Amino acid sequence: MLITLEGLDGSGKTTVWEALHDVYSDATFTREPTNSWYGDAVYRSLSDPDADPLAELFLYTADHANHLSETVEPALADGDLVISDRYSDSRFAYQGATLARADVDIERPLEYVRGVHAAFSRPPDATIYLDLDPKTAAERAGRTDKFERDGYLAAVGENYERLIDADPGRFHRVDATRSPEDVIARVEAIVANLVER
Ligand SMILES: Nc1ncnc2c1ncn2[C@@H]1O[C@H](COP(=O)(O)OP(=O)(O)OP(=O)(O)O)[C@@H](O)[C@H]1O
Ligand SMILES: Cc1cn([C@H]2C[C@H](O)[C@@H](COP(=O)(O)O)O2)c(=O)[nH]c1=O
Repeated sequence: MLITLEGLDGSGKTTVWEALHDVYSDATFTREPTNSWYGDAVYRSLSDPDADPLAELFLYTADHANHLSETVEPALADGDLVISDRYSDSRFAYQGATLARADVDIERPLEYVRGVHAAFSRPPDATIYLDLDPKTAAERAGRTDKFERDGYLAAVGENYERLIDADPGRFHRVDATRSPEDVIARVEAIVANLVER
C-alpha cells in the first residue's frame, strides 16, 4: 500500500512522517524531492529565481520517475507499506500553480501536469492532506525560497482542494492547525485504519 503525505510548506508533513517511523518500523519511508542526483537537480532549480517553469516541472517529474522505479515500485512489489512525504499531488498542486502564473500557453495547467504523469505514474492508495492556511504555512516554513510566499501558497492550496474534490475517497483531511501531538495522533489513527482494511 502506498500512502502519501501532502500539504503546503510548513503544514507538518515531515513531523508526521518522522513520528510514523516509530510505529511502522518495517515500512519504506521515502520522499520527494528524493535524495538522488535528480532531487539535487530539483533543489538547484528551486534556488534559481529565474528557473524556467516548464523545465522545473520536468526536473520534478524526472525525479518522480526515478523514485517510482528505484524505490516505490520495488517496495510495493515486496509487499511493503510505503509512506512518502510528498508525491505526485505536490506536482499537480505546485507546478499547476506555477504554470498558471507563468508566461506559457497552457490553458489548464493542473490538468496538463496530471496528463504528463498519466502514462507512467502510480497513484497513491491513500493521501493524508495536512490542511493549513497559507499564511500560517508560510510563517511555519520560515524559508525564503520562491514557493513560500503566502499568495503563491494560496494558489497551491486551491489546487489541492480541486484534487480532493476530484477524488474524495483517496484523501483524508487532517486539521494541521492543531498541536503536533494531536495531528500525529489523528494521522496514526488514519494509517492504522488503512492498513487494517
Ligand atoms: N502541528 C504543528 N503545530 C505547530 N508547529 C508545527 C506543527 N507541525 C510542525 N510544526 C513546526 O512547523 C515547522 C514545519 O514543520 P515540518 O517541517 O514538519 O513541515 P513540512 O510540511 O514538512 O514543511 P516543508 O514542506 O516546508 O518541508 C517546524 O518548525 C515544525 O516543528
Ligand atoms: C515534490 C514537489 C515539491 N515541490 C516544492 C514544495 C517545496 O516548496 C519544495 C521542496 O519540498 P520540501 O518538502 O519543502 O523539501 O518543492 C514542488 O513544487 N513540486 C513537487 O512536485
